[in-house]
Amino acid sequence: MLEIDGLRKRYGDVVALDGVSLTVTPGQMFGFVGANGAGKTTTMRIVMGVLSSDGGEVRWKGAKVGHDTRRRFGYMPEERGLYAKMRVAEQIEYFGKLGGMSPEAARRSAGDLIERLNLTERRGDDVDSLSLGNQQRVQLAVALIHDPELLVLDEPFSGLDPIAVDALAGVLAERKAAGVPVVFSSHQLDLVERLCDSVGIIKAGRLIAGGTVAELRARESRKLLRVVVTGAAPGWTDRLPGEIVSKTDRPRHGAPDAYGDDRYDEVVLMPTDDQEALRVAVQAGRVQHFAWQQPSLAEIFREVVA
Ligand SMILES: Nc1ncnc2c1ncn2[C@@H]1O[C@H](COP(=O)(O)OP(=O)(O)OP(=O)(O)O)[C@@H](O)[C@H]1O
Repeated sequence: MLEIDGLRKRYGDVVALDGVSLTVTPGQMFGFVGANGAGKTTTMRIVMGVLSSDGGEVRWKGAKVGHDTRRRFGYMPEERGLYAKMRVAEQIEYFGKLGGMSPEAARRSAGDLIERLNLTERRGDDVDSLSLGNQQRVQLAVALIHDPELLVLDEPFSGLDPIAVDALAGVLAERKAAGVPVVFSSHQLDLVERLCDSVGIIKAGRLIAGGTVAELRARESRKLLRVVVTGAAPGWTDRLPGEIVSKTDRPRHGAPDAYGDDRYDEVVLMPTDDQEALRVAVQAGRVQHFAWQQPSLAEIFREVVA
């Protein structure tokens, strides 16, 4: 288990981290999200020992992390760090050997990752002749090659095409299933929502919300009800209790539905009384949909970070 405990960091007058604590358990995928400059990179650099903290501690399996422990971690830094004039396969193998692998094991593992990340046609090219997205894939292979005990990835999905996103998501899911904790930062909240078991939202160096996406949703104050009614006489929505956030009341497109209804009303409501809203809807027409609308992670993010 990775434990980040009360990390503090200042750059001159700028407080980058103001007591960040979080834990990532074996086999958990943790999404680290926050606005630009919130402190994600600083936290990950301290975990990896690239930066020192001004306070707090990072523990791995209960013990303070040191150099030897970190060699068993896989890291994708924000600044990326590849040898421009080294060939793709050679480079990935080289980092595997640096991570303590035998030449044979490094070759095998590099070959596997090259295939998984669709780099086969580029394996003999110098890194600086690759597109940015392909360089990114090489960087990911470098982070993954030595079968790390923990993965810390700074924006691993940025700049990848949708096929590469799926390939990387598959590789990470495999590592996670093998019990490896995975921490990654991202601004692609739909991806974080899809992939992560747990999410931490950081703002100005403080973790302001954390938990599973379902827990974050449950804590979310904005409760929206989506109601769809067909065949109602115009004006019925005026009787709904609460504030109408959005409304679509229009004749149905195309043919009438199975009931012959040709009116379709969709309302998103912040109800003062949900049961009264249901009674109004039932009296007005045929209720086709009546459910709480789940906010997306992006909506939750905007709400808590505002
Ligand atoms: N070397 C540095 N010198 C001075 N200030 C820095 C330095 N590195 C980071 N900072 C400041 O520390 C704060 C946290 O930055 P950090 O890079 O950790 O944020 P981030 O959440 O990773 O942002 P982004 O999403 O833009 O990558 C910011 O205010 C940033 O300007």
